[in-house]
Parts: sequence; structure tokens; C-alpha cells
Amino acid sequence: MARKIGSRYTAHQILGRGSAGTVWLGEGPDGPVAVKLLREDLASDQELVGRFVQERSALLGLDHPHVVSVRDLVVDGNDLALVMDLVRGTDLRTRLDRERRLAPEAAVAIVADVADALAAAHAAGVVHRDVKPENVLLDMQGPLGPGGSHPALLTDFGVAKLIDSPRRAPSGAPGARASATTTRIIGTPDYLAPEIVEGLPPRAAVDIYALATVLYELLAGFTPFGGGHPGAVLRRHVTETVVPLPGIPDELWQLMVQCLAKAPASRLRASELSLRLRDLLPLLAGMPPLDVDEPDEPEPEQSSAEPAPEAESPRRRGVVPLVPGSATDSNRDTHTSMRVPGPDELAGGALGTARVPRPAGGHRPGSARHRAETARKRRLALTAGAVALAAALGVGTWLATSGDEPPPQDTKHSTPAKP
Ligand SMILES: Nc1ncnc2c1ncn2[C@@H]1O[C@H](COP(=O)(O)OP(=O)(O)OP(=O)(O)O)[C@@H](O)[C@H]1O
Repeated sequence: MARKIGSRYTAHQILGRGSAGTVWLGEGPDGPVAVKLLREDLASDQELVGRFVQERSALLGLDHPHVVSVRDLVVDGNDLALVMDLVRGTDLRTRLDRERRLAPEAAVAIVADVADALAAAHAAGVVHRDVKPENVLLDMQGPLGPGGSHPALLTDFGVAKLIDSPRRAPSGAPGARASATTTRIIGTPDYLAPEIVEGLPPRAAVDIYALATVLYELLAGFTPFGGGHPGAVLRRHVTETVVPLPGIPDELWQLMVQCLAKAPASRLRASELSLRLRDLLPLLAGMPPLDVDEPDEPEPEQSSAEPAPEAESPRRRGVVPLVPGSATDSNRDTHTSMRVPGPDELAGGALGTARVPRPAGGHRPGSARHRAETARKRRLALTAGAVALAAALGVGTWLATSGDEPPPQDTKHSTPAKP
């Protein structure tokens, strides 16, 4: 079912769907390409088409080995398409879903590649604004690097900016937005820098924060502030701090903490981050994935940050599509559009709901699973104490015949305090 895109490209088969459109495997005058065909309702939005053309040079100007280059923009009748380099491989989300956690060396090598891509983009004045595993493609035809990782390429440059328009919806219409009092956040909650939540314009440092969040996720298997209602996720970015991952080398952790700093000016620049990550690779060689358990999901909490209407449908990681009305076949609608929470809403957020990493087998203090685990350990300790006592007394049959647990004080080898 081939279809023509403009006069120069033919789309042959669908590679996947995102919230803004469908990506096709295509053919152009210079060989195979990937064609991202924007959704029809976006393509028929005259303002968006105008900006699409305006952004042309910024989108086309990025040429770097770790950037999925946009080669052409096509505006043709109802079609609005970005023609990109074709990456033969998979995206980082798919790899992470498959492996749950990556070995530190592989994770750091991938993130260093993305940091290189960001360094080039930032030098050209382009902020990505939507760094996340879905937008990192792994080139399976590229050479294997440290930790057995294929080269990583960052894609979807400029798309968030294109779609984050100050479009004027008819007043009162559903989805009307961008009035002075209801500035909206566009992005993916788990990766949004605190300054965006606070309503500041996105600068290069937001990409560093998002990339450090991706690195944390590759190592831990979950993001530091994710889980639960999108409003709660946004608030945690502003009010909570990350907790060290068990077993992580200190040098790597310090780097991550610096890039997850609440103050954008405290974060490293992309080029320095890349250098420092690559410096760490020899230290991480051969290290297995960290032994971290999934955190307990935060207790549901009330959030006053108003979600977009789509947030009401249950979705993975509590997120909603970037563009109202979008549907994807990948179950990866990882964008949200929300009102910026007010200062009062943010100030009320230090509820201790951040995901606390646990060494394998542990549970968050106070959680139901932690209480159950504590009770189980206590029973084990009581039994162990009873066994020791029985052994000491030479009455092995006592355990078998007694249904009563000995009182707790019997389980401890307490030494009376000396006067
Ligand atoms: N240049 C490319 N080469 C090969 N495959 C690609 C390319 N760009 C995207 N894809 C694949 O197409 C699919 C959809 O990509 P798309 O960028 O539209 O969505 P997404 O990033 O997963 O989601 P969203 O747009 O909601 O952020 C993904 O599975 C991705 O792996």
C-alpha cells in the first residue's frame, strides 16, 4: 500500500505511530528514508503549517552522527511530513522494556551519545524539549560500543516546539488554551524539569535534566519522580530530591545529582556531561545491572493541578497524549498538556511521595508491602530465636509441639547494661 508524499517520496510501510502522526518506511531520490506524516488535523491547521515552514532551517540544519537528521519537509495538499534519516533498529523504550534495567556501562554509553547530540543542538540554538527513551533510536547496523551498545541517535527535534503553539481555540471550546492565566505545559511528566513546571521558558538545561532522568531510569528501571497522577509527578520535580540508587558508583551518582539539580544553572552543559560520562566508562566496565527493586507505587494523592480531559482515561504512567484526540498503536502516549500549578499547589507538595529506590527485596517504610515484610521478618526472627533457644536447651521437639511464639524478648541476645 505505497503512497506518494509530495513529488519526491514514496511511503511503503508503517514503522510505528506516535502522538503526532505515523512514521513510514519510505524511499526518496537518495535512498531509503523514514517519513513522519503528521496527523491530518495537525496538517490542516494553517498556523501549524506556517510554523512548520518557518522552522524549516532549524529543523534541517542539524547534522550530527547522533542526531536523526530531518532531510526534508513536505507540505503537499493535506500532507505535512518530515523526511528523516532511516534508523534500522529499535528505540530505547523497547530495549528498556525488554531488559528492565541496563548495565551501567551500556546505559552511560547510550546517554553520552545523546549528550553529544544535545551539545550539537544547543550550540545551534535548538532545545529538544522532549528527551525520553521513546525518542532515542538505537542503530543496530552501527558498530558495537562500550557495554555492547549500538550507537544512539536522538530524534523528534523541533516537534515539541512545532506542536506547542499558542494556537487560538474559540473561547469556551474544549482544549482552548494559552491564555495568560492558564499557561500550559507540553511535555512528558516524568522528564519535565522543575523550571518548566514553574512556568519558565524551556532553555537548554531542561534537556540535561530530562537526559539525567533517562539515565536514572536506565539504571533503576523507573524514573525518580514518576508514578501516580501527572499533577503529583510535576510537583515532585519541584519539591523532592533524588535518593541514591543502591550500589551506584559515587562518581556516577554525583554527576547525576548535578544534572538533576533544581536550579538550571547548576546543571552541566551537554558537552561536559558527555565528556565526564565517557571518562567513567572504564570504571563501569563489566559491572552488572544494579540490584534495585521496583519501588512501591506512591499512595494515591489528591492533586489540584488540573489535568487535560484525556488524563481521565487510565494510561500507562498516568499520562495523556501531546495533542488532544491523538491515538497511537504503541500504548506510548507519553505527553501531557496541563495547567502550570500555582505556587500554593507546589508548596504543598513535600509529601514524601517520590519513588524511593530499594535494594532488591526491600520496601518503602510505611507502605503496606513494607509492613507485611516487617511482620514476616519479625516472624522469621522469632522462629530463628526459638530455634536457637531450643537448640541451646536441647529440646528440639519443643518447636514441633508448641504452637505459641515465644515472647519477643526471648529473641534477642541482650546484654544487661553494666551499672
Ligand atoms: N527515523 C526513524 N527511523 C526508524 N524508525 C523510526 C524513526 N523515527 C521514528 N521511528 C519509529 O516510529 C515509531 C513512532 O515514532 P514517533 O516519533 O512518531 O513516536 P514516539 O516518539 O514513539 O511517540 P510520541 O510522538 O508520542 O513522542 C517509533 O516506534 C520509532 O521507533
